[in-house]
Amino acid sequence: MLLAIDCGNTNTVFSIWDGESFLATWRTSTEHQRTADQYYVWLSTLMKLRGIDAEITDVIVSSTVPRVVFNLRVLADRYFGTRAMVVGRPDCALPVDVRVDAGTQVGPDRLVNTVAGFDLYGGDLIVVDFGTATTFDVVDADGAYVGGVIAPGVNLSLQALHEAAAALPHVDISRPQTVVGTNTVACMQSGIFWGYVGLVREICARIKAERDRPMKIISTGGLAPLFQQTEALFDDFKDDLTMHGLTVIYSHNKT
Ligand SMILES: Nc1ncnc2c1ncn2[C@@H]1O[C@H](COP(=O)(O)OP(=O)(O)O)[C@@H](O)[C@H]1O
Ligand SMILES: CC(C)(COP(=O)(O)O)[C@@H](O)C(=O)NCCC(=O)O
Ligand SMILES: [K+]
Repeated sequence: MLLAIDCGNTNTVFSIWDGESFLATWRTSTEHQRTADQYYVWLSTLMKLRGIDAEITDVIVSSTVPRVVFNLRVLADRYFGTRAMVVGRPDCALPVDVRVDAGTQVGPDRLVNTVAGFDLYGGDLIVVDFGTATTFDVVDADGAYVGGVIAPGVNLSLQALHEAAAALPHVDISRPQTVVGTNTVACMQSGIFWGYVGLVREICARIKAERDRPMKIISTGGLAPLFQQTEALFDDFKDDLTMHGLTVIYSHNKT
């Protein structure tokens, strides 16, 4: 059984895959101080609670935070007796090309999203991932990652307003009823929500114009549904896109 770990700058997601479907998925905050022993106590407790007594034989990791990889490798070694595959390392092959400037270290999450998008939808895609940062990954007709866009994340933008301006409170994102806010919170939500709708529309339109061909737009990440439900910005939304990509890369390296 495979343990797939997707470590973002905010959250780390663990999923158990039996070769056909995910048996369970758990989320914890990303903290580079967490040791292998701490991960194991947490994980084995949750597995017991869910009645999963599957033996984990393989581990694959994608991490946008280089420092956590060490402890995740120790977790795989010590508790599952296996060497973790780590996306982005030379010994973890990708089923697609990466065509970017020499020396660029593309975020492994973006490579995984590219692989997942190509596997599920074919080529000529824009994958939009609403994480700590909002990333746009451009997938060529043959599935290659050919670059993209990095914008500040939705919550990061709200947090930045709060931290930089004494009179602006901490606010959660939601879709405001009107564009013109009549109180501080509504004004902030409007700026971020409608600003983001415009950002996504403009960037996708410009990518399509630059590449001069039809492209599907696929979204993932916790906040994608908020924009999809009301504004129909995307052709499809896939909650577990990154996890799916990890299973594809795992299978590619196993055979
Ligand atoms: N369903 C959700 N509703 C609201 N906020 C969410 C949801 N899922 C994630 N978030 C928030 O979105 C931001 C990005 O989260 P996540 O996608 O886990 O980021 P990363 O992959 O970079 O760790 C965080 O601020 C997180 O708290
Ligand atoms: C852009 C990112 C910070 C997004 O990370 P996330 O929001 O998923 O935590 C990450 O993919 C990254 O660190 N990328 C490296 C630079 C690049 O992809 O070009
Ligand atoms: K991510």
